[in-house]
Amino acid sequence: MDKPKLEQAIKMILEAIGEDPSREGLLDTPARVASMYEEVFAGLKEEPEELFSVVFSEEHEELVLVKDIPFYSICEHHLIPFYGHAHVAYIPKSGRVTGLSKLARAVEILSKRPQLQERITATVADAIMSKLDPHGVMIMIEAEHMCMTMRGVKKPGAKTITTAVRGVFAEYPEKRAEVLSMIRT
Ligand SMILES: Nc1nc2c(ncn2[C@@H]2O[C@H](COP(=O)(O)OP(=O)(O)OP(=O)(O)O)[C@@H](O)[C@H]2O)c(=O)[nH]1
Ligand SMILES: [Zn+2]
Repeated sequence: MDKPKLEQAIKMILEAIGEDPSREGLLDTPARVASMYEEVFAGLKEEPEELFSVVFSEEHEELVLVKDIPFYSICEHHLIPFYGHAHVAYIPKSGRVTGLSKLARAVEILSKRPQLQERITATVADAIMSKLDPHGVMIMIEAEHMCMTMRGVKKPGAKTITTAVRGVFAEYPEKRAEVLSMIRT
């Protein structure tokens, strides 16, 4: 990431809003915000597919669900946070089981980019489908968007829920219902 350019841009934003970037409290702000952007956009230099290149040869062909994965992302329209929980379910094929942390890491990588909630949801599903070739994948993300709470339409508490279903989850409603009931318990 181009840190000097980030610092310059943040200084310009401060000037543009009528602030004085040379006053004591703001002196280190451009460098601080640049470091923060490096952190919250770190997922731009990683690809979720790479997480799934190692598999366990476990013979498990039943549902695996990692639920309530907390995430923070940045809305690409307003560059302010949206955040909540992701639930990642898949049914592996025999011998193609992934480490549980990789499911949470996929959410993490995709969150740390300027994003849309729908895109995180679909991209996690597609990465798992393409690399693990499971029987199916179901992703659900529940989030609150600060662009809908602290500004604009101002609806604090409104939750956005997105889903992506692939394979058997797209085919069989009872498979989706099973995951939903496990997420809600
Ligand atoms: N589909 C989708 N929309 C989002 C997401 N995050 C923010 N938005 C919406 O993106 C839209 C941007 O709309 P614009 O009309 O260009 O921007 P705006 O004038 O600031 O809109 P308001 O928020 O309605 O004031 C808004 O409706 C936001 O609620 C997201 O993850 N997915
Ligand atoms: Zn927004």
